[in-house]
Amino acid sequence: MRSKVVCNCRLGSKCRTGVFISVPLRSTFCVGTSYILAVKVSYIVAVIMVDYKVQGSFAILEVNNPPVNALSHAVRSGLNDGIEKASRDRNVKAVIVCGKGATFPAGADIREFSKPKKEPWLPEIGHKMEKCEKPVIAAIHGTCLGGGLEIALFCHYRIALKTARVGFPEVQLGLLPGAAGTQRLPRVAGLQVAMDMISSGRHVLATEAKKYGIIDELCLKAVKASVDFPYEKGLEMETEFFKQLLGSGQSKAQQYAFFAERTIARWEMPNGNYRTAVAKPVKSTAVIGAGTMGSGIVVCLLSAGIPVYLMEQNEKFLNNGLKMIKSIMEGSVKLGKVSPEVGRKAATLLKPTMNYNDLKDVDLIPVLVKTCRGFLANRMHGPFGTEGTFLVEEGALPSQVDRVMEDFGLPIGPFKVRDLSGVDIAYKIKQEVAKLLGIKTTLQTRFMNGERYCALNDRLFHLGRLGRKTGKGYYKYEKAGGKIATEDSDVTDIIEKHCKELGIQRRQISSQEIVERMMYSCINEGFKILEDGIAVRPEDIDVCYLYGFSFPRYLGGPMFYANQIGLQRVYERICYYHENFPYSPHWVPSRLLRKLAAKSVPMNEWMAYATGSKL
Ligand SMILES: CCCCCCC[C@H](O)CC(=O)SCCNC(=O)CCNC(=O)[C@H](O)C(C)(C)COP(=O)([O-])OP(=O)([O-])OC[C@H]1O[C@@H](n2cnc3c(N)ncnc32)[C@H](O)[C@@H]1OP(=O)([O-])[O-]
Ligand SMILES: NC(=O)c1ccc[n+]([C@@H]2O[C@H](COP(=O)([O-])OP(=O)(O)OC[C@H]3O[C@@H](n4cnc5c(N)ncnc54)[C@H](O)[C@@H]3O)[C@@H](O)[C@H]2O)c1
Repeated sequence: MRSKVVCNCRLGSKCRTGVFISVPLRSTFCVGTSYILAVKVSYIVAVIMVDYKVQGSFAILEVNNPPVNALSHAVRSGLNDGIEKASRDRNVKAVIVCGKGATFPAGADIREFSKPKKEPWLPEIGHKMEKCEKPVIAAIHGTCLGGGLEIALFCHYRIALKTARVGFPEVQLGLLPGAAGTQRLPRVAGLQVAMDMISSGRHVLATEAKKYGIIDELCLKAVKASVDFPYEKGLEMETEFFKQLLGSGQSKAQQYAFFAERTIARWEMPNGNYRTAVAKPVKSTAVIGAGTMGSGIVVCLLSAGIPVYLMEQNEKFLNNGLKMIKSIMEGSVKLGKVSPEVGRKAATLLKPTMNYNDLKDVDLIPVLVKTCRGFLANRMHGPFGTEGTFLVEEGALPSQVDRVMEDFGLPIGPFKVRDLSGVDIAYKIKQEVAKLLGIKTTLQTRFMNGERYCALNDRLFHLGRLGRKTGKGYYKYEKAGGKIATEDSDVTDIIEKHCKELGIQRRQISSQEIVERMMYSCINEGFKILEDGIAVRPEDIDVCYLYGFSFPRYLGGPMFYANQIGLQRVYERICYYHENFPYSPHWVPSRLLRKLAAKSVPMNEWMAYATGSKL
């Protein structure tokens, strides 16, 4: 099954070895150059990702698995074979372990965590290195992380470039170091440093690491004593904990989040993608609309030294916008975000106008005028906020909803957020919608345009309870502008009065109902967003949530969370709430979700169903 292939070795088309091997994992390579990575065994090709070289009396084990030299099975096999070979070779007096290209190994290959485990294991290789009678030296550059640092800790010596970074980022993947890191780092760097590095996952500069003794170019750090247990027992426990964590949903979500962040960088649009896109120079711009968004974008452009025409419909709005821009710019200078010089220059770069002719030659025009329903995060968060208010109208208290959602993992509950952003903002958005529909709402309004409406927020607004800024909103605060939220019995009275006036029978609401109604309503909207082609992949939505709303990383994001719960279950509950709340259009089940739930489609194939290519 050997096909004619193009060689990918360093020599490219000049390669004359004439022997090509198809390497399933890493494209194609020729036999016969220093780059040779493949050895043919029948149809199966073993990939060698550690180059073994002897220079003088040194054996060099150079890991060659770009881009980050992750410790895949092939790398582990290469290190294992390399250390055995170097031990046997009488000409070799010392062994150097290093990484080719940008970095020393940056850790285990995370993609292999979901596959069947294959020997040799990292600790086994590490122990071989440690037991090697010849000195084994880790030569570190780039990012020496996770399993990479564990390998370095097994070496007898560690030397590093000043720019190198070391760390145990496993915690960000819901794991702990699993190849003796928890046992060896405390012995080398002390308990406190080890605890800090393992629990924070932070990358430490080599110069700092040297102080801790992690990088040690002088002597063998053979610390035999252990803190609580003998080394072997400690290692056994570490392996057990690592395996437990690896199988946990939390770690799966964090691994998913790691790859989702990288997947979204590979964007595709109908007219191009991340590879084909070429940045065009932007020398002049115009922003239409000097409201909240427009002013913010003007400030970004001015801070980058780009001239901007600011276009508004009348002088009053134009002046308001100019005032806002001036104030944001001054604030940025004060906070040191932009230099005073950039701040001064900004005034000369900004050209207010009400004449469209001025815009005819500019390179870029962001239009920020009419209110839209939100693109992605705001659109999905709409049902989330609405359900929160409905739950309170039906029997929950704002503090109960907040507590349940904070226990779920959100950094701050939805009503605390509303107090933070301002009760008046939520009120004004509703009023704008009502105005567009030609409807006047009152405190008794229960339906707007055939949809359920809750006037509870309006009540708080009319009572001047605008949130933190007035010292009271859904909570009370120590002062206007205060930050410490405490429950307020007045709010309970307002809610009860509201329900009484409207004849609403309040009931006990369970935590499960709160989580389901808040999360499933926004997940349903998420599937509609995929269906509409607003987001290209579920990862786009999840990363928006991780960064935009500090959604807990250990749940991956709302779409991954739905996948973990099971789409069939999520779909059934959405149908249930749709039946019970027929006047809330956000419960109309997404067609895409229905299709996916019926077929149990894996997450990486969802979009094929959204685009119809799998139907
Ligand atoms: C008996 C039990 C034994 C258990 C042994 C356990 C061992 C150990 O304790 C566990 C670990 O090491 S856990 C691991 C601990 N280590 C970590 O968590 C380190 C994670 N990595 C990082 O933090 C960053 O990648 C760097 C800072 C290394 C480089 O940043 P940068 O220069 O901005 O580059 P970039 O854009 O970020 O990545 C480039 C490409 O490489 C890909 N890729 C990267 N790492 C990968 C990996 N480990 N794997 C696979 N792939 C990995 C990445 O997806 C991307 O691919 P794409 O297809 O092009 O999208
Ligand atoms: N504010 C947010 O947090 C946010 C977030 C995401 C998206 N958006 C979207 O950004 C857009 C702008 O939002 P905003 O909050 O800045 O609104 P805004 O109401 O604060 O500002 C809009 C401005 O556009 C001006 N305008 C209207 N028609 C115009 C015209 N024909 N020519 C010139 N100017 C005109 C108005 O006078 C007003 O000053 C909307 O589509 C909104 O949905 C806003």
